[in-house]
Amino acid sequence: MTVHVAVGVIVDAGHRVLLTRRPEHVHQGGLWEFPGGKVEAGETLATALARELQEELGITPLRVSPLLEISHDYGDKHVLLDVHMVWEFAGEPSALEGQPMAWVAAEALGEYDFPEANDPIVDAVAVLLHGQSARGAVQANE
Ligand SMILES: Nc1nc2c([nH]c(=O)n2[C@H]2C[C@H](O)[C@@H](COP(=O)(O)OP(=O)(O)OP(=O)(O)O)O2)c(=O)[nH]1
Ligand SMILES: [Mg+2]
Repeated sequence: MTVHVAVGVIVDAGHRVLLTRRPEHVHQGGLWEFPGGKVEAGETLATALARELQEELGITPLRVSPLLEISHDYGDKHVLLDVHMVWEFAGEPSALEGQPMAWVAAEALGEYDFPEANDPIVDAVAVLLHGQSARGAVQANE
């Protein structure tokens, strides 16, 4: 069974992105993530994203654009991550579920530990906001 997940890459005016850390005891626990959660029955992706960002951070997404979709099999669980950039939002994000939270510059994303499925997100965000991969630049002469 596939778990459909709405994921938001929240960007501030300084082009930093918002990360939260998953609790230790849950799937992929202890790792950093982009806020979001499961799409519930009958919800659209946009509704699910807005609900999750409200529940986890107390913000309302205002300007959203699709980034990518990732299908990933963890062995114990198959996820479909539907990832959207959130360029504008109403409210001030705060960690409503007590989770650690950090605003991180695009070029520093490589220093954080994410679930395996997130590698393409981290790369795409770094290229979009910073113009190069967060996981190391490739030498042109290699
Ligand atoms: N939100 C989020 N989930 C991710 C990311 N990367 C990744 O592999 N996942 C996986 C972990 C989980 O298996 C799934 C998200 O499910 P979840 O259990 O956190 O969903 P939820 O927020 O609705 O939580 P809950 O109400 O069920 O407790 O997606 C990511 O960057 N952000
Ligand atoms: Mg969640």
